[in-house]
Amino acid sequence: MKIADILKKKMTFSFEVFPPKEKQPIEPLINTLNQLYQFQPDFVSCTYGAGGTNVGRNMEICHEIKKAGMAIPMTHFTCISNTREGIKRELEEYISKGVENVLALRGDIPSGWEDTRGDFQHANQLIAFIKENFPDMGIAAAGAPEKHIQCDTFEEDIAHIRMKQDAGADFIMSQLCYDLEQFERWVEMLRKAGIHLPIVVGVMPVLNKEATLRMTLSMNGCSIPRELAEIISRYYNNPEDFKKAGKEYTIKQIFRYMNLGVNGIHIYSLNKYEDVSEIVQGAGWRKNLDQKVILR
Ligand SMILES: NC(=O)C1=CN([C@@H]2O[C@H](COP(=O)(O)OP(=O)(O)OC[C@H]3O[C@@H](n4cnc5c(N)ncnc54)[C@H](O)[C@@H]3O)[C@@H](O)[C@H]2O)C=CC1
Ligand SMILES: Nc1nc(=O)c2c([nH]1)NC[C@@H]1CN(c3ccc(C(=O)N[C@@H](CCC(=O)O)C(=O)O)cc3)CN21
Repeated sequence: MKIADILKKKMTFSFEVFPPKEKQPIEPLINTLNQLYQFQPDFVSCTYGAGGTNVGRNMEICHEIKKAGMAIPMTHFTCISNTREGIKRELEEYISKGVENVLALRGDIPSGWEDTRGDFQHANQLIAFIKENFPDMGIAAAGAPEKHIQCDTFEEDIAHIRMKQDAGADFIMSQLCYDLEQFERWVEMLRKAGIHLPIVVGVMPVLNKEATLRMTLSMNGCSIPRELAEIISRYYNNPEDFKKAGKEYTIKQIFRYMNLGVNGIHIYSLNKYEDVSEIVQGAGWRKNLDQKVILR
């Protein structure tokens, strides 16, 4: 089933995981997934991990999600190092394993590289290619509410999102954004640019100072509103209290996004169960169904 078909009916609720590093066992992630299924996510996406590492295990994880039968899997797929032939082959394999939804990205260019070193340089080209060769696949496209860090103006970046819509994307998966006023302005700009696609917002739980700073300031040029800045300063040297305040902040952010009427909430689970579970229940999104691990 295409995720876009669910979005036509309701606000979706989903998780994102990343594959374990090479040589690390897969079991802890499978265990986390089994726990997360209790919250009945509409879909679970699997990224390659920040920086495009551990690509190989992505298919394995998506297949596991499919086999568990508790949520629709969505794979992340980038242009990095990928040729047309390779993309075709891989997507055929995903489809044969029952993975029918893809977040089509350019992806992060590894440091020192000039370009993607693949046949496509931009996500809209990848989207058009998927649409042409796999018309039944559901396609999500990324969008950055604070604009992509490599783009100088909102006008230009939004024009590129429009190209992704025109190429056949069915919905937008947003980059994390802690600044909700900016998010609202961005949605307004998208609609003015004729972009009508549903928008699922990416929410990165604030659990760890280093990871928060890396994803915002170091990687993506995402701003830190005062409320979050205060948590960072106040608990700079106290990871435990940082996590406690960060969880409360994340719950508030989910409420705020729900009140904005976004089409879906997509939580980067960071492969953690307990903290994410507290956040999901704190946000009232789902009750813990009080089942011990139910699956398989
Ligand atoms: N959940 C997730 O994994 C999400 C990840 N992201 C991340 O966001 C980043 C950007 O998204 P992508 O789809 O990978 O990139 P993209 O291809 O849309 O954009 C990358 C850069 O190229 C520019 N650009 C796009 N199309 C262009 C074109 N046709 N001609 C010239 N310039 C063009 C954009 O303005 C931007 O500066 C990635 O690093 C991705 O990993 C973003 C949202 C969600
Ligand atoms: N530029 C960019 N690249 C991405 O790959 C990406 C985004 N943005 N934004 C949306 C999601 C969020 N992603 C994330 C977010 C956080 C971690 C993270 O905190 N990872 C931990 C553990 C890494 C590990 O164990 O491998 C970390 O400490 O970095 C990873 C991927 C991947 N996605």
